[in-house]
Amino acid sequence: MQVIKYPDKKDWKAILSRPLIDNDDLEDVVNQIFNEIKTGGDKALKKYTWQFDKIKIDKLEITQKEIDKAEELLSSELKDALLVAANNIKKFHAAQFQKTEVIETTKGVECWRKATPIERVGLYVPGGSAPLFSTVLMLGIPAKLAACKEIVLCTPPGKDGKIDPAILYASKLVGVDKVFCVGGIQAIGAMAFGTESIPNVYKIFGPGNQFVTAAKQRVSKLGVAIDMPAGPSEVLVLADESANPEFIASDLLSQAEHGADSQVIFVTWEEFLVKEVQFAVDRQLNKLSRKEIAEQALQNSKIILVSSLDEALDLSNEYGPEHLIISVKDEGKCVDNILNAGSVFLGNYTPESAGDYASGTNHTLPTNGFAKSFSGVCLESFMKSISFQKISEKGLLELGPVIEVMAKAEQLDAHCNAVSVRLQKLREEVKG
Ligand SMILES: NC(=O)c1ccc[n+]([C@@H]2O[C@H](COP(=O)([O-])OP(=O)(O)OC[C@H]3O[C@@H](n4cnc5c(N)ncnc54)[C@H](O)[C@@H]3O)[C@@H](O)[C@H]2O)c1
Ligand SMILES: N[C@H](CO)Cc1c[nH]c[nH+]1
Ligand SMILES: [Zn+2]
Repeated sequence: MQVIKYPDKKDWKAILSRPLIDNDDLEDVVNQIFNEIKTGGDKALKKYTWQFDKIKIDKLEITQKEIDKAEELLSSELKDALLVAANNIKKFHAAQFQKTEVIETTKGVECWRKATPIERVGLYVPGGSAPLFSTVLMLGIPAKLAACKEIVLCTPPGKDGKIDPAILYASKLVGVDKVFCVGGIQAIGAMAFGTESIPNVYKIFGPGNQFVTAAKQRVSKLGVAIDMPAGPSEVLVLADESANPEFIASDLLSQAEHGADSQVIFVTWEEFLVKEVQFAVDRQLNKLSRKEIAEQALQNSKIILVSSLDEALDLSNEYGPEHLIISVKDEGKCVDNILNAGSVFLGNYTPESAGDYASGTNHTLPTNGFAKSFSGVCLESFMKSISFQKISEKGLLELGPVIEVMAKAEQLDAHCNAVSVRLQKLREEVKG
């Protein structure tokens, strides 16, 4: 990890840049694959699965029998763990339901909002370098709680050409309707445009690598909604002398092992911690089975020494990390001053992995600085709100003149008239 000491504020942007591949080229690739899917449907999906995953796919949809069989292939220890995690995720997301409240804005003018589920949703579950079955829980549980009518799921084949049984078991557990074996750009295109096998959906959810994220960003410009850009994982750890260097290193490596394009950042104002964390990272790195991937991610990563907690917080807000770990004495000050972060982990005993799997919060989070403008996935992501209003006769007598003035000023006579004809009738009735 590159060490940067006391950087000038004007250099922060460059220091904090993400490791992105050439986006112009990627957009061309995405467009080409989408065009082929629109004309070739399933055939194009199979072609690209061969090209990118090196797997020949006969049929895209997984049968109920295959899904049922997956349960037998899992240990009871893993199934029990999934149940505990699912229960916590359900508890946290179920508490996010908002009550419909009628607001009387002017006497006789009542307004309210009603949340309704998005009818057809598509879930993307990453499977390129590791089958992230935990993502099935993170997306499927809120989709089901929101009462989405049709939930489809796409995930790429593993090296053996099959979907990992834990993904299939988790899909059944949460109540996914259809599972398809296809990943990457082609999976996003399939859910956006529909093919012979895969139905098109109104909104696509889920994390993925740079290819998946670029494809999601493209469909969002073509009329299909997305949750957010949730690309390569990242974490920023902010720590002082109260932190444990071994813990800091373990959290940095937990996100570095996701992919070569992950980025991890350690920020402190305690000079002695820099060396201690460096040593701990090197020591722990050697024990990882995904050492090479983590090593590559560490090339994109930084240790930044700043002059104070205030400066550390400013820098973190400028970066807008997907995950922010706070291990400092003055935790309260940090909580009050965090402006941009996907999910925050407080204290020495809150590893980031807890949010990845089982604390109950959602692990599908904005990356690449999008935490400045997007929230992570939550119950509301699977719903939209319709606003209602009901105005009584008295209410229109009260508010009507205001509307008339505004409509006239915008030179929209018909708007004004829609109020005036009613007011005229009401006034005649009052007179008569
Ligand atoms: N932000 C979040 O909330 C979050 C959560 C979990 C995981 N993640 C990230 O998700 C990612 C998962 O990545 P992954 O690769 O393991 O799985 P993935 O399922 O996202 O991507 C695999 C697919 O990428 C496609 N692909 C691979 N190389 C390609 C190429 N050269 N051109 C076009 N397409 C290509 C293939 O079709 C393959 O099936 C990681 O970067 C991880 O950090 C993010
Ligand atoms: N850390 C990932 C989000 O960036 C989520 C995840 C799933 N499994 C393990 N981790
Ligand atoms: Zn993770």
